[in-house]
Amino acid sequence: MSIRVRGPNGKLSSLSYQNDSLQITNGSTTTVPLRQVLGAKRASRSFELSYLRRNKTTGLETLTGILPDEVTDHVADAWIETLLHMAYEGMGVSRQRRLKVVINPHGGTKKAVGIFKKSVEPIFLAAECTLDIVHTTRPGHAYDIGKDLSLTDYDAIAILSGDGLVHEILNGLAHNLHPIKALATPLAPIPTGTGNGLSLNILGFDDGFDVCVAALNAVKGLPMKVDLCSVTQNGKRTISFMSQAMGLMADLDIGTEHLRWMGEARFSYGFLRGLIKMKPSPLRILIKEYESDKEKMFEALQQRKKNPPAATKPADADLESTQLPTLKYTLDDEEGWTVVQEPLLYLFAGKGPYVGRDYMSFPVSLPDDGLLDIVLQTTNVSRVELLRNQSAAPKGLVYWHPSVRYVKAHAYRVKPLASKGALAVDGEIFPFEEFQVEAHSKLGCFLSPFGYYAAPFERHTY
Ligand SMILES: Nc1ncnc2c1ncn2[C@@H]1O[C@H](COP(=O)(O)OP(=O)(O)OP(=O)(O)O)[C@@H](O)[C@H]1O
Repeated sequence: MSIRVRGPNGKLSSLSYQNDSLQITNGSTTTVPLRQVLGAKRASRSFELSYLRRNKTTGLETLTGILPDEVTDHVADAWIETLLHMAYEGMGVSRQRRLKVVINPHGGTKKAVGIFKKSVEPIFLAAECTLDIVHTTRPGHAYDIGKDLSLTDYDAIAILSGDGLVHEILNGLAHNLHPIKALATPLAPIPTGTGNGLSLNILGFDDGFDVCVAALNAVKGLPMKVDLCSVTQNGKRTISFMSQAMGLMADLDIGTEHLRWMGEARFSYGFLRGLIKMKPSPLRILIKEYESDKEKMFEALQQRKKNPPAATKPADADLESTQLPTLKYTLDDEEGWTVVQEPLLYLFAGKGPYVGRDYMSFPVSLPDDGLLDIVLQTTNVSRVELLRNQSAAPKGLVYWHPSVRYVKAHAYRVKPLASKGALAVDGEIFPFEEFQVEAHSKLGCFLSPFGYYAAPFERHTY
């Protein structure tokens, strides 16, 4: 079905929808996937359509005009309603999401406030979202926002920051009165930090740093249940959504804080600097292993991409619980755990393929297999090989290198055997002391355009 609209220049545009796209014809034809349609409305004889433009640049596009006499109010309203139904409910998304918007003015290059005003807010408003906007004023503010969040008031939380603020909000939600229900609130990262690994995992390499695509995901993404991990150390429990690093990998984050101005390059610099030392990390590591066959893990990834499961809701009883899931493993439990014997350059564990654009660390990570992925870089590798592997790191191909042991695990435990060293959890500094990590199946939720992590990964032979 089509309608016509007379633009401000007097020219008529014809608008029609077919299957999963909208066609706009005025001389040439523009095809807009329905997923990119944000809103359409009529006020008296004025008409307005808004959608996300995705050609050379990405951004909000608005088409305004007057309805010609042949298009009655009734016809226009019916056309608009069908279009919006196809562009929202037809895609499993409800209209006018109620978004809690958390902006870190201090993250990355400190441009989040301007980016929100210029690029993100107009997209939210075009989609008629209800916005509750908070600017974080101090470290820990986002934790408090998560802790005190009223769970019935929002459909999702849009986070303009880097991974650090996501970590804070998740830990706040974990201390909400109803933690399981709170952590089931879908999060939508909008990348304005230095480390934006989560955004890359959700939107993919090409779109991972595009704030407009991220804003569209906040409006149109579908809830994707994800596993979260508990890191326990000295009786304190922290939620980790992305990574735990020790050895050379921890030096990347921790030793380079003063180099924030370098942006993502700071991590490559940290890697090279660590490489010069190339010292094994003195660690005792125990793993509650599930799988370590690289071929099998690769195959499981292919299967999962073919069949993304529908999002499930936690059981009602869990939603009302005032506790996080009980930890399954205690520190003295050693039965069925594998002890890592080889000396290691680093241990890197977590969820989600990318930690940054330069490094797809966990290429076979699945959002919801209830397992965390562990990379153990053995010392059975030369500096030259490690450097060469760096160039394969953005595509995750290091996975296939024989010096890399890769394990999927329910849990793992690390005891440092030296007093000096570094531990980073989701990029934040932690004490270099014994800790244990276990994965909790589907405890968290991110909005996603795909229903799986957007990270293409292939076989490779070394
Ligand atoms: N107003 C503020 N002033 C100072 N720090 C803040 C403010 N708001 C939030 N923070 C802190 O900024 C830290 C970094 O946040 P974020 O992840 O957004 O940025 P980032 O540049 O990617 O940092 P990182 O690389 O450490 O992840 C968070 O740990 C948070 O506690």
